[in-house]
Formats: sequence, C-alpha cells, structure tokens
Amino acid sequence: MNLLSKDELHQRLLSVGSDRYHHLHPFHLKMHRGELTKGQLQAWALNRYYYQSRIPIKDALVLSKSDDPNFRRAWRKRILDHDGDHDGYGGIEKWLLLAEAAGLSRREVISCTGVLPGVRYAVDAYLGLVRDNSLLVAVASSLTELFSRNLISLRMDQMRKHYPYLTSGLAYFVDRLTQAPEDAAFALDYVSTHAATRAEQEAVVAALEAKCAILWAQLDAIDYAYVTPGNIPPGCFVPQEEITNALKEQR
Ligand SMILES: O=C(O)c1cc(C(=O)O)c2c(n1)C(=O)C(=O)c1cc(C(=O)O)[nH]c1-2
Repeated sequence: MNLLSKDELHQRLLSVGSDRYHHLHPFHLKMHRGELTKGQLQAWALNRYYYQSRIPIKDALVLSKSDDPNFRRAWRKRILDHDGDHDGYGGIEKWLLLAEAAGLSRREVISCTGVLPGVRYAVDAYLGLVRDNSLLVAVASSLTELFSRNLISLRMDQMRKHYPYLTSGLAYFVDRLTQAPEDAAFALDYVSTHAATRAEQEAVVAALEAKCAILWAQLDAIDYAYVTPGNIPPGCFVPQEEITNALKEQR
C-alpha cells in the first residue's frame, strides 16, 4: 500500500465525517426539526454533561503521552477551554448554564448519577481509546471536531427557533464555534505530519471512525431511553413530564 498524500488523507478523513458523524443521527435530526420535548432535551443535556466532564480528563491523558513541550503547550489550551482558569469559568460551567436553561438543577447534573449506562460506556470507551493507544491515534480521535462547527452552528439556530427557553444557555456553543476549528486544524496538521507510514495513516482513519461510533452510541442510548416510552433504565434520569404523565395514567 502506498503512502497517501496529505490531500488524499484529508479526503479520507472528510468522507468518514460525511458518512458517520453524529450530525446524521436520528436524535439530532429530531432536535433540529423541533420535535423534542423539554424532558428529552433535559435528558440530552444531562447525559452530554458526562461527555463534557470527561473531555479534560481525556486531554490530560493525551498530554501525558507527549514528551514534546511544544505539543504540550499547544494541547493544554483544551483543558483550560473546559475547566477555565478558576472555578465558575470555562466550558464545563457554560454547559451547566445550558442545563439550567433546560430546567435542570446543577447539582443533579454534576452528580452524574442519572447518566444512562450506554452513555457512560461510550464516553469511557473514548478515555480507553486514548489511554491505550499511541499519541498519533489519541490525536486522531479528536478529529471529529473537523465537523462539529457546522453542526453546532445549525443546532444553535434551531434551538433559538424551536426551543427559545434554551437561548440564555447557548454561550457554550458560541465558544466552540472558534475553539473547535482551531483545535481541529492543529490535530489535522499533527496527524498529516506524523503519520509516516500507510499503516499509521490507516490507524488515523480508524481512530476517527471509532470516535464517530462513540458519539453515535451516546445518541443511540439517549434516543432509545427517552424517545420510546418505557425504556428508561433503572436509576437513570426521569424527566418531570414523564412523572406527570405516569401520575395521570394512574388516576
Ligand atoms: O456538540 C457536539 O456535537 C460536539 C462534538 C464534538 C466532537 O465532534 O467530538 C465535541 C464537542 N461537541 C465539544 O463540545 C467538545 O468540547 C469536544 C471535544 C472533543 C474532543 O474529541 O476532544 N470533541 C468535542
């Protein structure tokens, strides 16, 4: 197998995104058509918090794999983007503001006690993918960010239109519109330069496919539990509207 040119590798990565990224997931399509209830959006925000909360831990694992101070200086920005420089700042705090705009209590969200098992397994698989593989694969697994800007931009428009109560909580996404393309450009340049053999280039593509599957699996779990009635696993978050409906049925 011949080495791919940088352009050919880039094209391969883009086609993984257009075929497999979670912009195509039925739960996102329902979200964008305005078909989700407030309880379903709460379930999404609460479960996605688990992903958000693990991203800086994942990035610390990436950092730990590099002996290059230049790389670490560039990558550590991602941890700051999420954690902020001090309490009350950064992406995790802004995600909590989104969750509060959806009507959730921050304490319930931070506790992560109501997170679906499928979401927990998928997110933990991301940490495992990064922990157990090379720095090259770890960096490549972040390349879904090549595709997140368009999705986040569409999501913000549709949220303002269909779920106006969320409008006050959209600051997280505003930040990601600039952070994600910067991060993706760095990661793309890194894998283009450091994948020196065809086998390494194939490992980069496979890492992106694996990450797309991780994002997809999270939404599968949310869709299964919160769109079809009767599927919420024991111990997981139950939206208030579900409780109200159940009480009505008992009467
Ligand atoms: O809302 C989204 O659809 C979405 C997708 C992704 C992604 O594609 O991995 C990330 C984010 N958001 C995000 O907010 C984020 O901080 C982030 C970090 C990473 C990563 O792999 O390091 N992906 C993503």
